[in-house]
Amino acid sequence: MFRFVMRFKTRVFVSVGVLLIFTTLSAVHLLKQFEAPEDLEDTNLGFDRRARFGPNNGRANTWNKQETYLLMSKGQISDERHQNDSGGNESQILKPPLPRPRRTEDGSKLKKRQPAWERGSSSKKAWDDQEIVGKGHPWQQFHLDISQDALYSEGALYMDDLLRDLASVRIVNTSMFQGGSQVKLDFRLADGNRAIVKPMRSPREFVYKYNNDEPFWLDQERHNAEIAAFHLDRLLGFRRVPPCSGRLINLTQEILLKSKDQELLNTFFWKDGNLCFIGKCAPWFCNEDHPICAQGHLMEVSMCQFLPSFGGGIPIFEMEYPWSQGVKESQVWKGKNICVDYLKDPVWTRGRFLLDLIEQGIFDFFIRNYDRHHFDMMRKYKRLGTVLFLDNGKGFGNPHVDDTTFLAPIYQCCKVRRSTYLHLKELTQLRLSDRMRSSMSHDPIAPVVTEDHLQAMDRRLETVLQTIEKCIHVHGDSQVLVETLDN
Ligand SMILES: Nc1ncnc2c1ncn2[C@@H]1O[C@H](COP(=O)(O)OP(=O)(O)OP(=O)(O)O)[C@@H](O)[C@H]1O
Ligand SMILES: [Mn+2]
Repeated sequence: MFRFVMRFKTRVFVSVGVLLIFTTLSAVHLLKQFEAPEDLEDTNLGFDRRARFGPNNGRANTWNKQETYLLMSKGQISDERHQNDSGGNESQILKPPLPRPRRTEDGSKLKKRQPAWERGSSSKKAWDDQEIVGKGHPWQQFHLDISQDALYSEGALYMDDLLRDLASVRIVNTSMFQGGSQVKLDFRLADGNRAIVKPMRSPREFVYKYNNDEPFWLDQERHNAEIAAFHLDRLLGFRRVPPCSGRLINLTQEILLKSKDQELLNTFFWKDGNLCFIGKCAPWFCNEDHPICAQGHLMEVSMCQFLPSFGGGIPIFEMEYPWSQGVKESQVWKGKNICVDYLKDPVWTRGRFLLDLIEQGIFDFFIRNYDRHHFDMMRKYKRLGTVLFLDNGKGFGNPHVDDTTFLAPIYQCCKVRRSTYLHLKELTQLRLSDRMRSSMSHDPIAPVVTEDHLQAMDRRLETVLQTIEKCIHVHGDSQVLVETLDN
């Protein structure tokens, strides 16, 4: 009897104990949902949650082409980014101010949220192996010259040498560059330098229209756009695009016979006497319908300077760009002035990046870049560094049509750096098209863009200035032309 009572008591204790543990866990779980985030800015700005460099990058095996096209035409996915967005089709900006419980990609809950500039910093060993170990080479001087305010200093003396080296130093190894949706190669040069390489895919004269037949997500990147973007950015005085040079490579000698990347080599084939490859990237770009072909053995490529990681990990972090031209994202800002709220919010007005984003809008209007869904900043400087203009391959597609909606950050915020406005005005004195032509004239693949694109630069400069001046007319010079948004 005594034993029976004891067993009964133990069972009651155990049951009550288990019940208590469950109740506590549920309470903690509920409380956590409303817990304030460590990095408030992070939440409000809609920092990107996708692991862009995750192992899913090559998902060609599971791809069903028709399915992808069907989904895209229905607007369910518009490109790789949208397909991966964890938030479904709503914009991050529209999300309620209360933080949601965060989850990892496999659905389990994250313990502690790191700021965006720390996330993923140690996830890619490959980013660590080109660090500054001297200052003899132009690329090393470039790495040392990177600052919080710009990728390189005004009038950097090593720049011509750096561009020349990118175009001529012997290539010692090549492989696929993982990350992003389109084909990119990773070149190692004999001087220790490293470049991100985009191959030529269509002739300079090809005009991508951006209509129902030529939707923005199917636009293949242009190697020459990366080069022209570097020169334009330098002339506009931003210095936020990494140096890029053109180069003519021998695909057989410099990749087929040199690369150790078997996955890449497996995609090589000959077509009509030209050496071609497919590469590994998003399945709607890397397939038999989109071969990348040399002329015989020769192929034009863009060689863009790799950024240093400054001590390990991916050198940059990215955040969602509020004025993205994505089909769904643009619905948010095309119908309403989203900047009114940003200008009242210290999270947005603190520091430099809202003014940088306004300049990014100007830059993307010039190059007509529909691919700016995110913006990049250097991990080293956290929120204090300049916004970078990386990935300009979809720019310079159509020189005949100007899309003023790229200027939404200007006409919605009606703020622009005074120094930028004055610099743009100065550029009208000596024609921007002439400066661009002359700046790019030494490139090995000059003429880098067609005359129509150069003429578009002059026309678009006028439109940018008119847009700023309209703001000045309404709000007054001192309200519009500012150097900082902090009060
Ligand atoms: N010069 C650089 N140095 C270091 N990393 C870079 C550089 N340029 C780009 N990256 C990184 O590589 C990623 C992929 O490059 P990029 O955006 O040009 O590729 P993409 O295929 O055009 O991408 P997407 O599909 O997003 O348009 C960038 O998001 C950035 O993180
Ligand atoms: Mn791109």
